Order: sequence, then C-alpha cells, then structure tokens
Amino acid sequence: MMNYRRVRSDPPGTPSAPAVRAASLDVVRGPRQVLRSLDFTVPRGRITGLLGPSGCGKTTLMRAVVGTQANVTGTLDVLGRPAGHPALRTRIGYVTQAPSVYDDLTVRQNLAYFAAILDPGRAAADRRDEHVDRAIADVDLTSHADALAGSLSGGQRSRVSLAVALLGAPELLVLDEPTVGLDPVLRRDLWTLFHDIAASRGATLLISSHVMDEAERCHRLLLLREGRILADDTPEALRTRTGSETVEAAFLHLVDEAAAAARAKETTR
Ligand SMILES: Nc1ncnc2c1ncn2[C@@H]1O[C@H](COP(=O)(O)OP(=O)(O)OP(=O)(O)O)[C@@H](O)[C@H]1O
Repeated sequence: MMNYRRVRSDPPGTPSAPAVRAASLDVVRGPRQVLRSLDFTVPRGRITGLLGPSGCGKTTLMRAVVGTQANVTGTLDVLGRPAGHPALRTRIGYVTQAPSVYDDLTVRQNLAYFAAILDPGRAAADRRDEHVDRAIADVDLTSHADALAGSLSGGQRSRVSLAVALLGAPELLVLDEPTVGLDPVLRRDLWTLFHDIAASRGATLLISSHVMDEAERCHRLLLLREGRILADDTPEALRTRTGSETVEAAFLHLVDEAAAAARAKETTR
C-alpha cells in the first residue's frame, strides 16, 4: 500500500537508542505543575500509546516532545537531540487535536502548499507532486483530492492533517488524539495505517488517546494520571501484572493501587 522513502539510519554506535528519553521531566503551565518527575523512554519503530483521562497532561507532554512547550525542565532527548533542537524540525511530524488545514483550499492544494514549504523550488516540482499524491493515497482521500477542505467531514479533515504530517516522511510522528470523534470503521482503518507506517518504514509513533480500547492496538503504553506516569509497559504485561482482562481494568487497578499507597503513606506520617 505504501512506498515510503527510507528513513535515515541511526548514527553509528546508537542502533537501539530510544526515539524519546525523558528523565526527571517537569512542566509548569501557568500556576500549575502539569507534569511531575517523568522518567520514560519511547522505543524506535514502535507505536507507543499515551493514555490517561482528560486533563492528565497528554497534550502537554506531546508539546514538550515536539519542542513547542515552555517551562520544561529535566532531560528530554528526541531522536538523539534535546527536544526543540532546530535540526529536529523536519524529522518530526506533529498532528494537533484541531485539524490545521485551509478550508478554502482543496485537499491537494493544502498538501501542495505544505510540500512547497518542506521541499521548495521549481526543480522539486515533480517530486513534490509524487509526495502529495502518495500522502493523499495513504490517508485514503484520493477520491476527495479536489474537494475543498471546508466541505469535508471532521474525520476527513483530520486525515488531511495527518497527510500533511506524512509529507516529510518524518522519523517520529506525534499524533494528539487522531481518532477522536471518528466512527469505528475509520478508527480501525487509521490504526491499520499507523501500523503500516511503523512497519514499512520503521517510523516511531507516539499517539495519545483517552479511549482505553485503543490501548490494545499499541506496542507499548505510557499511562498518565494527574501528571505522573502510572505505568510504562506493553498492554499484555500490564494486563498480566494486574490480573486484568483489559487495559482499562488494568488502569483502574493501578489507580486504586496508587490511591491505597498514598493513604498508607499518610497514615504512617
Ligand atoms: N495554557 C494553559 N495554561 C495553564 N494550564 C493549562 C494550559 N493548558 C492546559 N493546562 C492545564 O494543564 C493540564 C493538562 O492539560 P493537557 O491539555 O496536557 O491534558 P490532556 O491530557 O491532553 O487533556 P485532553 O485529553 O482533555 O486533551 C490541565 O489541567 C489543563 O487545565
């Protein structure tokens, strides 16, 4: 289905370096400390799900990873560089929750506009057309390529945003709730696409969701609650460790466990 350019290989000596490495990571937004002492890694070439209830800090963590978040302290390395390093700009694709497309342009014109920014110049015109066609096909919008973005459904507009992020063949794709509001068939198709992207070109995907059943589709999970990491494991290991049938049940088990530990700490003071 897809025919991506090969991503550049790791620098010599770092074949298994994680895509993201955080140590003692704190983020303050306004008067609040939103993320507290996070330590985790995101492995390369895999899909890592960032899950947790609304307001737990998923978007804040993603913004820190892509380098758009202020007041980040501690260590946060992304693709071997400190988060926010200018050299990372073309190596990361970021899709925010609100689709960032121009409603008065067609799908193809939207893609062509962003392709011209990424790969400017007349000499690159044919290559750009090829990349635009491929990105549109990857998100299954070929039949809507000449429709105005403003006339598309919410799910279709989200897929245009995703196509824009795929244009530069990024090594790391950071997707903030990409399936929110989509029907079950579209959600399944998008998850198939995410797995294709990871498998066919070794890209790393960090995908947030607050829908726990999507956790089962990830290779690895970071469960967040109130700005802290509750678990960093595979879905299977989480279910086994907590004796739960689903990741949702495992999450609830861990929440109860953390609350019990906090109460025990209070009473021993
Ligand atoms: N601009 C801001 N200034 C101050 N606090 C903020 C700001 N944006 C978000 N917050 C706070 O930071 C916390 C984490 O927000 P964040 O958007 O990262 O959560 P989330 O897990 O992505 O939520 P959702 O699933 O609803 O998108 C929330 O308590 C929120 O109120």
